[in-house]
Amino acid sequence: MQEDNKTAVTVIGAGSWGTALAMVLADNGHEVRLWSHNENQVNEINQFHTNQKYLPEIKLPELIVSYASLNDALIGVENIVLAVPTKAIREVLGKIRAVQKAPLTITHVSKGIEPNSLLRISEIIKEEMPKELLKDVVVLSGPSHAEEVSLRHPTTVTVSSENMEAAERIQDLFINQNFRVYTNSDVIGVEIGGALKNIIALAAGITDGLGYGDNAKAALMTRGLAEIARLGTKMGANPLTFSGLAGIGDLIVTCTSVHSRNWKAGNLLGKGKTLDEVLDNMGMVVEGVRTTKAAHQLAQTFDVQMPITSVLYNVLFNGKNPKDAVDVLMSRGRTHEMEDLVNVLEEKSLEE
Ligand SMILES: NC(=O)C1=CN([C@@H]2O[C@H](COP(=O)(O)OP(=O)(O)OC[C@H]3O[C@@H](n4cnc5c(N)ncnc54)[C@H](OP(=O)(O)O)[C@@H]3O)[C@@H](O)[C@H]2O)C=CC1
Ligand SMILES: O=C(CO)COP(=O)(O)O
Repeated sequence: MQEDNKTAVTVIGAGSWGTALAMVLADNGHEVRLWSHNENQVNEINQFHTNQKYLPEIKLPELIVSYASLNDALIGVENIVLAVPTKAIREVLGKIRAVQKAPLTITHVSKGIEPNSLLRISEIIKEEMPKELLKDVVVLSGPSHAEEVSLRHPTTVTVSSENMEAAERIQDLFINQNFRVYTNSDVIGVEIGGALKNIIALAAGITDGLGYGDNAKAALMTRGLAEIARLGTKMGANPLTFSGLAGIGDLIVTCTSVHSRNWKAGNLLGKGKTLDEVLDNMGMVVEGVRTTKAAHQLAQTFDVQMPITSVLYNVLFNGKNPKDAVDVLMSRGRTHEMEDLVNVLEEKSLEE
């Protein structure tokens, strides 16, 4: 145990986000153990204090020590930050389960939904971790590109948990002058907002790639948020969460930033590349692709209209031409802007 409120925190995954969050924790004086499954990367971080593949040009604080052994990285630690892509979450939790002996607070920062099971990440964590190894689950989300966090540019995020005392502990762990952390008690809304904005960012990249302008992008962002809110509210989220950091905040940053991998992938699709060509050249995770599959399934399960998700699904998985997909959206039958969400809210209040 260390002095005051300083503690040891293990960050699992030394990609761009895990590394940037490790920097925030180190700036706050915590002992940061950054676990990677890549031994060369571990050596690079410990020897040169750099992570050239994911955050080139950034000097890492020396309080960050990288580990190749998960067992060593977890000894005596109560808090871990899970920062791997959604599709790696179960595998990594299996490895943690195999070596861990005491209960952990797991803060996850991944923005995805698992296709087929349709589980959110906090639900996967609860499924994979035995009760005796799991103290609390927290999600940290919001408009936060790793590239800017690593430059210590002002950033705001939100943390959410079923146990608000745990959310507040994680808020205290991360908050500093450059990285402002809010709390929100709506875990479903925070997870759904963070995951589904990647679908809309892919679509926004496509319209930019097609050479359409700001009107098209604003339309996608606004109508995209409407369908995210419709689904999220039906799944049990608080509709207000979608006007917060994990909703509109993250949607804005991902649809408009040069850093967004989802926007970049969409942009290349709009310019005529195939999905395989795009993903082969990205080198980092593009969560929106799998999340589109999951959201398409969720829309059917919850009987919610999600026209943007539906046409994007056809572009990604059924070879639909992106320009034709935009035409499909523009030639839909007339509708009221707010009616669907109002109907969902009315249905919910009748159920209560
Ligand atoms: N980058 C960002 O700005 C932000 C990202 N996020 C979210 O954080 C999550 C992680 O993203 P990000 O860091 O950007 O992704 P990156 O692609 O930058 O890095 C992913 C990291 O996870 C590692 N990894 C992948 N699969 C496994 C596995 N099976 N076992 C162990 N390690 C694995 C990768 O290792 P290797 O190098 O060997 O592939 C790499 O270190 C995503 O859900 C993303 O949406 C959220 C907010 C901001
Ligand atoms: O979630 C992010 C910013 O908040 C990162 O988005 P990308 O994965 O599209 O880069």
